[in-house]
Amino acid sequence: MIDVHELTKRYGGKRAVDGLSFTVRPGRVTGFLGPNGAGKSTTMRMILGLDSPTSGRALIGGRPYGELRAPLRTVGSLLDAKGVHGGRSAHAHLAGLAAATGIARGRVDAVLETVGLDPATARKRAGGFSLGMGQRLGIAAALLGDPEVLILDEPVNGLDTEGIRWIRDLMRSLAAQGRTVFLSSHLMSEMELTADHLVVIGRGRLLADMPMREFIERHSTSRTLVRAAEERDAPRTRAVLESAGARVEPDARGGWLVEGLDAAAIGGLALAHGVALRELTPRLASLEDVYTAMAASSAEYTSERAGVAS
Ligand SMILES: Nc1ncnc2c1ncn2[C@@H]1O[C@H](COP(=O)(O)OP(=O)(O)OP(=O)(O)O)[C@@H](O)[C@H]1O
Repeated sequence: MIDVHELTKRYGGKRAVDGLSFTVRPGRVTGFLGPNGAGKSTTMRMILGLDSPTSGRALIGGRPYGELRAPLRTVGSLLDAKGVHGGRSAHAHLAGLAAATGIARGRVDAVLETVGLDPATARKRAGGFSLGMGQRLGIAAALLGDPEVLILDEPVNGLDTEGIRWIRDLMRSLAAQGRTVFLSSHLMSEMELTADHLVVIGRGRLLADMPMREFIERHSTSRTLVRAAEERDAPRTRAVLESAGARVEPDARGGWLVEGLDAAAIGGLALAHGVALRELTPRLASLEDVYTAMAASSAEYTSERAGVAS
């Protein structure tokens, strides 16, 4: 379990993290989302004792990182996959880490197998690794101490579809073993498939801390796809719905996208006006839609976008 309480980090006059409080619980994958510069990496660094908070605290299993008796056996992390010494082999890197931290040498082969680095590859210089292999090695290092807690900053960054699917399955299986899994990502569609729970921040502040499904339901404008059974009834369907106060737009694939009335109300109106319907499908926004809308309302995100455009 990770506990972040009123965590604040100031750089000069700027608050990179601003009074942030949330809990990351075991047994599920918690996604950490926020636009660029929102403070995700700074928060993770403070949880891992790599940066000290200006105020507030971050605890892992009830203790600050610096007070953990066996840090690598309690928490594994991946912050920068390029942090591996390029001249050493993956095997030597992990063996060195195990020796330095009192972890049994047998764990090296176990984690190499978990991350799918075969023995021949593991003996090659890590400097020649592809991004995906480097990422696997970083995750192997995080898993070396068989930790209860995993903290991964952008683990799928730059990976191909197969690599992304592999990380997703691994994260879900680690959570299913009862571990605490906390990962940040910019790939919203990926997070939607991987995370059970979301912590969303913007400009260092908490925007949401809730189950993935609830986040999407709560923040999506509910729309319903409506198709009349007979094409000639389409204009009348629109008129009936608009006169009941709904906003109606044509859907790209035919029919009407209706906002402001739920499916039951739309069905009732159609029945009352003698319009037979062929389709009445509630449409949930994807996490990507919801997140983009939230991110757009963050001033920092907006100004960055403006900067790119100018
Ligand atoms: N060492 C530092 N000195 C000064 N400012 C910093 C430092 N580290 C981070 N910041 C600033 O703090 C803010 C939060 O940065 P952080 O890297 O935590 O965001 P992030 O959400 O991880 O974004 P990204 O996904 O782009 O890495 C940014 O405005 C950044 O410029």
